Amino acid sequence: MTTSPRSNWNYPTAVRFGAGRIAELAEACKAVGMSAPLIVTDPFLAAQPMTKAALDQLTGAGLRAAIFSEIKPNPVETNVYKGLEVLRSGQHDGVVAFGGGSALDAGKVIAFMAGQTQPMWDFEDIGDWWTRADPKGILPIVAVPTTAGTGSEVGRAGVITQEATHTKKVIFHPLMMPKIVICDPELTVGMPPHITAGTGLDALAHCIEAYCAPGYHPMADGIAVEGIRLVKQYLPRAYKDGRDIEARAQMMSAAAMGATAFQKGLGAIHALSHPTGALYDTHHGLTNAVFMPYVLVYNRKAIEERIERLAAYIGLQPSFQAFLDWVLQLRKDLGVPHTLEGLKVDAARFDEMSEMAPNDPTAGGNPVPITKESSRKLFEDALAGRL
Ligand SMILES: NC(=O)c1ccc[n+]([C@@H]2O[C@H](COP(=O)([O-])OP(=O)(O)OC[C@H]3O[C@@H](n4cnc5c(N)ncnc54)[C@H](O)[C@@H]3O)[C@@H](O)[C@H]2O)c1
Ligand SMILES: [Fe+2]
Repeated sequence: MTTSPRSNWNYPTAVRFGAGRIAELAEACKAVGMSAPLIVTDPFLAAQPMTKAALDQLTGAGLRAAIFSEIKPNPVETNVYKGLEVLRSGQHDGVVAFGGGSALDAGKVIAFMAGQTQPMWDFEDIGDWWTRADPKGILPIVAVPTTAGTGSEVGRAGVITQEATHTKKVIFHPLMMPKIVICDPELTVGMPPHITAGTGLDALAHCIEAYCAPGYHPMADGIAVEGIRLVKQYLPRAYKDGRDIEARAQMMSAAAMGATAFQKGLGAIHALSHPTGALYDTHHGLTNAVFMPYVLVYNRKAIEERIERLAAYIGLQPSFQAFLDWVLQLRKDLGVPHTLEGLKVDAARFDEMSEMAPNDPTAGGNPVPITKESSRKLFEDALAGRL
């Protein structure tokens, strides 16, 4: 019999890791000074017993807690502004961001915006605009992931779609980092296989892109390669048997590791995926998974040597081709479509998407620069299945 690992982490924030640790939620909220937390989640999760149990735990501990659940997948600005209204009118003094990346991101941005007087878009992650935020206006956040992919629980940003431009924008502030994270793998066992696959492959995309991003950050590189090894060993297990708590736990680690590593940078997988998700509302991780091999091939010259070392570390032949073959096989085993057609994306909006991709904030991390022309070629390859 295998056991689920359990430990305390303090990098990059305090992570309480292990099965059953959701029992510490009320104490965690009190520890960061909350007396009236607002649980921010999505409508599906709001109806699940685990969310009701979390609310009961908070109110049972004497906290004046409530739930706000009007968050859609790929959250939009109106979700954030509605949540802010609820937060302010209920006089909440902290946020429990509870769910997948969508609820975590929206919850974090709501807590961040609580005391700001400027519009949210003033804090987009471009240059140092975030320094204009009032740090005293940021409420404490406790993050509780229920998927294992985005790693938003250990990140300082929230991805929100601007409805007017159909663009995914990154809202950033160092103090948007949750003060305490509860990583309880038992909360992820209900994910159906396709969400397990999509979110797990998002974690893989974060690790691969961080590892391949140019720049010196050996700590991020080390975290990324071990994250990739965990995905290789445990994602197929979590996909096959959602109740395999050890595999679920290891995937939660891989997710947090991916987001820790991508402080080094992301790349074209995300730069192509963001416009696709913003225009077609496709699942973020699944979309990344579709683009992954096409971008690896596009970057091949710049990353070949690094990928050989990575391949050896994760137990493959030390060659780019062996790594690419593994990615292709893993996608296939997890039911990921090989082309954009499988995401119901056609060429109709390629002009717009090719304009947007090189301007995405993640594009700069790609080891080979991407342009409007090369983005278009990548979109066309991903539609035709041309590697
Ligand atoms: N902040 C970051 O650094 C960062 C990084 C990557 C992605 N993102 C963003 O995160 C979002 C994607 O997040 P996600 O992939 O976690 O998906 P998600 O939060 O959109 O959730 C996907 C679906 O899974 C359901 N779900 C969540 N937990 C479940 C559980 N335990 N059991 C059953 N169903 C469950 C949700 O209700 C939803 O229907 C995107 O908006 C993406 O842009 C943010
Ligand atoms: Fe991602």
